[in-house]
Amino acid sequence: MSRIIVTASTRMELSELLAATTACALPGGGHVPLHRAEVGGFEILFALTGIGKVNAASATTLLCERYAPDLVINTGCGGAFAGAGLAVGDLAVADSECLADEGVTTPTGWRGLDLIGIPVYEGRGERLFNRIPLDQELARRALDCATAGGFDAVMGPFLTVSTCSGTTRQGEELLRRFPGVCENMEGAAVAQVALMYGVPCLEVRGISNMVEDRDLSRWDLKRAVGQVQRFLGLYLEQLAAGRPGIR
Ligand SMILES: O=C(O)c1cccc(C(=O)CC[C@H]2O[C@@H](n3cnc4c(=O)[nH]cnc43)[C@H](O)[C@@H]2O)c1
Repeated sequence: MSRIIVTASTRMELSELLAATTACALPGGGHVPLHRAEVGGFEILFALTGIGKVNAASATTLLCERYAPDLVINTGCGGAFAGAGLAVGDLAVADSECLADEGVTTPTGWRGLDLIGIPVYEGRGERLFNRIPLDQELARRALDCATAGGFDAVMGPFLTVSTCSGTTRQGEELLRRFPGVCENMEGAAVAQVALMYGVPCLEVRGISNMVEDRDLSRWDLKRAVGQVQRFLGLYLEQLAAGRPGIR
């Protein structure tokens, strides 16, 4: 049976999926709370990682070591950059991830890890500094599934940060460093660990807010996590049904 691991940082980002798949708590995940469900011929493990890159990397490592997944899906909410064509409640599909604040501050501005010259990953003929590649075909098919399912969705590069950008100016600064459609706090860590273990990785997030001057009255976390979980429910069903175009 193929095994898929779905990771999210908070409980509300998984709760609808747990209910929809009648998932049961699974012991054995150590510090990572786990639930297990079967959808068609797939075993789905839902993992609550906690917020940020350290929690995400540690959970993904534990999961890859103990459960040898065939696919890792990272989900949750995220902020959309201006000009990405995204609004609150839309879906964003990552075509790459990026460690967007790991680098060097210099007198002439911020520079990435390539300035230091030490890659975060070296293997399979690649030396990666900030940008972490993702499975393009998986991303494209997820986007097609979302569009066909009536979701407003955009595919593009995601930026992972340690500090949530709470100003328009910080959003602009990040876009000067790297192209991006969606900001989050875990994606690059999950993608990097999945790459280390040779496991394909897909990241889909619901947009909870724009990257702008912080105004929580303009955020809609509930709508974002609802939309992305409804999408993933559809995606997993179609995957299990072996619909052409998914995998
Ligand atoms: O600023 C606040 O008071 C605040 C209140 C509730 C939630 C937050 C978050 O930053 C959530 C972080 C969580 O969600 C992802 N996320 C959502 N939007 C963003 C964003 O614009 N930039 C970075 N991360 C975001 C993130 O992956 C975390 O898991 C703040």
